[in-house]
Amino acid sequence: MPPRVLISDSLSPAAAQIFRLRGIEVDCEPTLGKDSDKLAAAIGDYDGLAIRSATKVTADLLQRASRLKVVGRAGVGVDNVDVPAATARGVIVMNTPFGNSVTAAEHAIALMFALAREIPAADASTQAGKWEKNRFMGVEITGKTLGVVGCGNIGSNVAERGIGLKMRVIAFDPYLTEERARTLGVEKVELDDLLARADFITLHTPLTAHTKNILSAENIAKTKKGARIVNCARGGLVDEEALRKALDDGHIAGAAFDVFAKEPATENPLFGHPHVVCTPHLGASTSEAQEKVALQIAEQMSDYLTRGAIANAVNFPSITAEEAPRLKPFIELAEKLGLFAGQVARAGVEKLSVVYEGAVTLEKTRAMTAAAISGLLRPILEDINAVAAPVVAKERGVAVEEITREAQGDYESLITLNALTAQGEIRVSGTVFHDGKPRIIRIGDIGVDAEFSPSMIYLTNEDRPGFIGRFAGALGDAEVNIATFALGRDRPGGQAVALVAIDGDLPARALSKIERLPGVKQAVTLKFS
Ligand SMILES: NC(=O)C1=CN([C@@H]2O[C@H](COP(=O)(O)OP(=O)(O)OC[C@H]3O[C@@H](n4cnc5c(N)ncnc54)[C@H](O)[C@@H]3O)[C@@H](O)[C@H]2O)C=CC1
Ligand SMILES: O=C(O)C(=O)COP(=O)(O)O
Repeated sequence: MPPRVLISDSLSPAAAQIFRLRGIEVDCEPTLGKDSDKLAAAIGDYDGLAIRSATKVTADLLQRASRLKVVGRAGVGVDNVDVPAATARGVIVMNTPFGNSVTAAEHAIALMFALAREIPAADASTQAGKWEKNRFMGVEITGKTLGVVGCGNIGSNVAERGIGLKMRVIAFDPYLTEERARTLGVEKVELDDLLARADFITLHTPLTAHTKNILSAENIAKTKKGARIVNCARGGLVDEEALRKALDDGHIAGAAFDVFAKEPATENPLFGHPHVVCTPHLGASTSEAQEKVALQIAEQMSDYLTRGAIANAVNFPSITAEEAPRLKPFIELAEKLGLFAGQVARAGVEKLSVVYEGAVTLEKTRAMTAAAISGLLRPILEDINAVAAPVVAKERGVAVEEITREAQGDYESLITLNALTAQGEIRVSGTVFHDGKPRIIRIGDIGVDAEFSPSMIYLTNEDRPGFIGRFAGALGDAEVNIATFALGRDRPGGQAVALVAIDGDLPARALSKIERLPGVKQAVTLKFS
């Protein structure tokens, strides 16, 4: 069955075209995102959901999304998506971080000019037939100080344009390096300095716990008298009530807002002030940007749904389409080693170390570790996948460490899992041969060589003559056919292990018979499907 994607916001038709070209079924319901009940009723049929800012992807919606694998945001901000809830359900959340940066920056500049020359009010007055030439007295932008709060993709585009307009640009962004600031030609400053010096303040940070109300009443009070504020980033960055007060007092000369604490904004404390300019979240609304973000998100979602490639995910490391086929057998290996450890463990795993040796260290080890954790937890949490696994492990108190080192043995690449439980340690190593098939090559200190089969028996026993005959006899009595048999031991007459692939399931009574065979220490049935 081909994957199915729902587009629940108004995206360029380019997105649906790409999905269809890539063999994905797509339904376009551009207004569905605004109706949470209808969306919840429909979401269960889809593997992918493509959205903009109108669709709210809540924990409740995700609970109804039994097939959902990916949410694709055609744009930047994912604050309308409950990312932790998506992660916990194993759903990838991806965005298009650059597609609308220039367009959003141009809107910020447009709003700055609209404020400086009161263009919206002058337009309304002129078209009302008033010709109020003496009412409108603007300010020049040239030579003024532009304070950019958040100098990322959009902020730096705004900074470059500000410099082009012959403004002095200062920026507050704790993550902006001095070198990047120099390259951009901006002066990196602290927030208080920016507030005190800027004639125009423009906000370009995401909305986070740190940036919420970054322009609080207290910080608005620190601004230079007569400053003008542009918010084209996110509502919630500014205390709107406090700003209204500062506008009413005349301390702030003007404010231009594209985004609001509550959207759609049909009412807002800023509305109605003569020096306020508002647009309805139009920052990304140009045909160029919409075409770009729609194409990008459809490509990214298709790559994930059809090839397992991950780009621009906010909750998983990226895996390029070129890396995906190379990584796939190692992800499978890591997951199966995890499944082995999870099924053999007789008590909860407290700590998991994943050791990578050799060529595999050059690949995305975080993705493989996530797969190993999902395998480890699958015997107790059936639905888990690699996206959710690291968070779930953390919640369950399983400490995870990742170690990479040079190849130390005969294998070009080796992955070893050490799972520590109250009952001892399970150590298992595996590799992928040139046939692309993952296999187990060591359990504890004992070498074996076994491919993974859907149904297996793992035995540890004393290495004694006649044991294998008795074991095979027990399987024969239960009419269980042996497909492959891999043996290993530490020394003659010492400890032995066997990994036996069987056709079908081992009946419980046959397992208990095997457990009672002389010399058997542990017998476990394993599933690797
Ligand atoms: N109005 C609209 O339609 C649009 C709005 N946006 C919004 O614009 C904002 C910026 O987007 P991008 O530039 O693409 O994001 P970005 O991630 O490239 O840049 C954000 C910058 O904010 C900085 N930052 C983070 N925490 C900070 C803090 N506490 N103080 C100061 N700086 C901080 C980061 O270091 C980063 O440089 C986002 O909120 C995004 O959702 C984006 C596109 C269109
Ligand atoms: O990309 C963003 O962060 C935006 O805010 C754009 O929002 P929109 O896609 O126009 O609803």
